Amino acid sequence: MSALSENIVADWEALLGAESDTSLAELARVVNRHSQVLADHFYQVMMEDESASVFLSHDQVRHRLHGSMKTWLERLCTVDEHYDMRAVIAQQIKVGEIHARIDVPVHLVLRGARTLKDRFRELLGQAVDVPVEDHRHCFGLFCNLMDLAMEMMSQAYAVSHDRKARTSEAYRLFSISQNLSTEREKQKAALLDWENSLMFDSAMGIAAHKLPRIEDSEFGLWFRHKGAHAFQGAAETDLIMEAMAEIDHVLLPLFNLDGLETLERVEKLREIRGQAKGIHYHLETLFDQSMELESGKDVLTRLLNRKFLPAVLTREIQFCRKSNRGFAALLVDIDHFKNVNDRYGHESGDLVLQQVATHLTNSCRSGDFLFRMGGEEFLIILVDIKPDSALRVAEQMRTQLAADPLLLPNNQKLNITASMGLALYDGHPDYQKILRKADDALYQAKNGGRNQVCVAE
Ligand SMILES: Nc1nc2c(ncn2[C@@H]2O[C@H](COP(=O)(O)OP(=O)(O)OP(=O)(O)O)[C@@H](O)[C@H]2O)c(=O)[nH]1
Repeated sequence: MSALSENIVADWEALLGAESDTSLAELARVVNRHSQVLADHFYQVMMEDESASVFLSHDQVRHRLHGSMKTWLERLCTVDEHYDMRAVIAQQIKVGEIHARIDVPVHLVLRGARTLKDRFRELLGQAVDVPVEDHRHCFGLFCNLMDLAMEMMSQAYAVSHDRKARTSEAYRLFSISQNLSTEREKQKAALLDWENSLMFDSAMGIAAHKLPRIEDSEFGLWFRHKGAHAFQGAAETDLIMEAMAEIDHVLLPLFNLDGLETLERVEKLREIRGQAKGIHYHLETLFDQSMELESGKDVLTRLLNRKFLPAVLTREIQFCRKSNRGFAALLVDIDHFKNVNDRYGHESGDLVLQQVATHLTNSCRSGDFLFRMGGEEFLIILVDIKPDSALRVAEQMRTQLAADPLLLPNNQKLNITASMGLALYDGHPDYQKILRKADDALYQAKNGGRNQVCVAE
């Protein structure tokens, strides 16, 4: 838990610690008696708000929200001997993360909380089993607990949202930098250019303050404004930033010193060269890593890896909301793949994975998305597709895969089959939902004897 969360935990503890058993029991009594009424009221008010109803109108959300809102309130406000504060806090974090995932705006959540507080006050006014002189205190306690829960949710929301935004941003950078290897060569050349200019200017006896700064060079500008962002989080990024700062702010100013002997000058240049070498090295590592991982491509099959799955699914869901069309998630898992490795070796296993990837790619339209989820499992997002077509496509893929032999080294041929789980987008705003459904369907297909497509209910 972060430092901020720990602060909230301390506040939470302090708040509850200062309350008498009587006050806590009064609050629990009123909330538990009216939890259904409160949940109904919340739902009714929110459905009247057009911006909120988008997130709530799906049948499953509607169905579950009633129940979960009721238990959420009861759990938050029933502080008795079974009360587990850390579990309650963990629940608020989870809710915040879900809100971030489905893009519920924070103001809607706060509006919901206000709605609940208003209704609670009315209900408390009618409670005959809470003395009138305790009403004010009881309402204050309810509000404080709600506020703490909101604070926790907002914090989790912010962290998650930020992470999601960074991934989307990385995706954007990925899509605009068409060719990472061109960028790599360009930046290596730019770095070399700066180094050459520095050596030349220094040899010409140019004044120190006119020597080219690496941070202002073509490379420095690129790295500070784009590279550092694209390679965010990697240790090498910080090392490059530090090395550039060392060159510009520590080493280059030394050339200003009067009476710097030629030998000392050469020594300083050598140090700069050492730092530049380090930058070259770290840059290569960053590009190496990013060409495989950060680019979102799986090393072996060249399909997308999981990295951009949230970005792709969120966009597809938004797209469907606007266009009223559907998409489908098809999970494909090669049957008994372990046997291939065991019988023909890992290299042959790799070849099989590559050929299956090609097979699947050839069976898709260019608008579809293909991911390798790990191991021998693939995910295909069939965009803009109707349910019967999705099933037909899946069946075609399955039969084709089973019919076409794959090539192993030494011209050996191998027939494989795959099990598939198909889930159709049902309007649920959380992308995890469709993935879980596809996963359940795949499980059914495996259990049903493999080499078959199962459609999620
Ligand atoms: N060659 C190769 N094998 C891999 C790779 N990734 C995962 N595997 C292997 O894939 C196998 C997956 O085995 P299981 O999960 O038991 O599944 P399975 O044998 O396909 O059986 P079912 O899915 O139940 O039909 C394991 O033996 C992994 O070692 C890879 O990149 N290359």
